[in-house]
Amino acid sequence: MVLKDPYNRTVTNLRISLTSRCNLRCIYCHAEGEVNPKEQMSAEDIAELMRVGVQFGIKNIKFTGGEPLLRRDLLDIIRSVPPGVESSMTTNGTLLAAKAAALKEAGLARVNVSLDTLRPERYKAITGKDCLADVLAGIDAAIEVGLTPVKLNMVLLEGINEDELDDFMAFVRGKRDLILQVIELMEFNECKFHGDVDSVEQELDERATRIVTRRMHHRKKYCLDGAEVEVVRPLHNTEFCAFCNRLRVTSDGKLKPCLLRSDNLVDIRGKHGKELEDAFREAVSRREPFFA
Ligand SMILES: Nc1nc2c(ncn2[C@@H]2O[C@H](COP(=O)(O)OP(=O)(O)OP(=O)(O)O)[C@@H](O)[C@H]2O)c(=O)[nH]1
Ligand SMILES: C[S@@+](CC[C@H](N)C(=O)[O-])C[C@H]1O[C@@H](n2cnc3c(N)ncnc32)[C@H](O)[C@@H]1O
Ligand code: SF4
Ligand code: SF4
Repeated sequence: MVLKDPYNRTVTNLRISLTSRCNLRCIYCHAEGEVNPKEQMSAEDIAELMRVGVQFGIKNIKFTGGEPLLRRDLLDIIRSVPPGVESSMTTNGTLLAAKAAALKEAGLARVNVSLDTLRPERYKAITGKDCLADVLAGIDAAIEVGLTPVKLNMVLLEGINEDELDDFMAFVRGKRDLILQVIELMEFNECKFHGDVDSVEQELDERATRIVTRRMHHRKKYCLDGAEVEVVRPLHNTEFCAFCNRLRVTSDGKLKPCLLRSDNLVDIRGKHGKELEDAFREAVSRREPFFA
C-alpha cells in the first residue's frame, strides 16, 4: 500500500540520518535540519523502520547524516535494507576510498559525494580540513566498484566557488558514471554565501542539447557537451515541494515530514509493530509543501 499525504503526494522515499556526528565542519551545513540530537537510533530500530516503510510503499532509501561513514555498524544497516529497495548514501567522501568495495558488497547501489571545490585551499576553507585528495580517491573508488552513478554535490557559494562551474563540467565531461548536482544554498545559521542559481540555470538552458525533468521535485537535468548536470533548487520553488516524495528520519529517531520544519516531528523512539506503523501514517498525514 502506497501512502499519500493530504496534498496527494505519494511517499516513496525514506531519507534516514544515521548520525549527527561529522568529521568536517562545512561553513554552510544544514545538518539535515536536526536540532541537538542526543541519542542515536540503533541498527535494529532502523531495520524495523525500513520494513514498515516498505509495507507503506517506500522504494528508495537514502542514508545521510552527519557523516554516515562514521557509523561503525553501517554495513549491518545496509545489509538490512529490504529486498527490492534501492539504497543510496550521501557522504562527504573523505573516508570512502577504503570502504567503497564493502559498501557495494553489502548492497548499496550508489553514492552522492559532496564536493564544492576542486581546489585544495578552498576545500580547506569550506570544510575546515585539508583532505580534498581523500575525497577524490573516494570518488575514484566508488566508480571503480560500481557505486554508480556517482553524483557530485556542489553547493553554489557566492564569492567562493561560483567561478568553478566550468571546471566541474570538465571534471564530469565524458564520464558516464559521474553527474554534477549544482545545489542552491539553503540558508541556516545566517550563512551569507547564497550563490546565483538563476544565472547557472540560464546558462545551462542556453547550452544544453537536452533537458530532462525528473519526477522527484521536478528537478531539471541538463545534458551538454558530454556532461550531465542536475540543478537542485528548493527555495521558493512551489514545483519542487509539490513533487516532494520523501519522508525524513532524524538520527535520534523522529520522523520529519519536511526538511525545513521542526515543529511537526513524530517521535518513534521505543515504538514497534503497530505503534510504529501508526506513527509512520501520522507523519505522512502531517506532510505539507513548505513552499506552496
Ligand atoms: N529543501 C529540500 N532539499 C532537499 C530535499 N532533498 C534533498 N535536498 C537537498 O538536495 C541536495 C542533494 O541531496 P542528496 O542527499 O545528495 O540527495 P538527492 O540528490 O536529493 O537524491 P538522489 O537524486 O536520489 O541521489 C542537498 O543539498 C539536500 O539538502 C528536500 O526534500 N527538500
Ligand atoms: C548534510 S550533508 C550529510 C551527508 C554528508 N555529510 C555530506 O556532506 O554529503 C547532505 C547534503 O546536504 C548538503 N547541504 C548541507 N548544508 C546545506 C545547505 N545549507 N544548503 C544546501 N545544501 C546543503 C551537503 O552539501 C550534502 O550534499
Ligand atoms: S560533511 Fe556533510 S554533514 Fe559534515 S559538515 Fe559538511 S555538509 Fe555537514
Ligand atoms: S522544503 Fe519540505 S516540502 Fe519542500 S521539498 Fe523540501 S522537504 Fe519537501
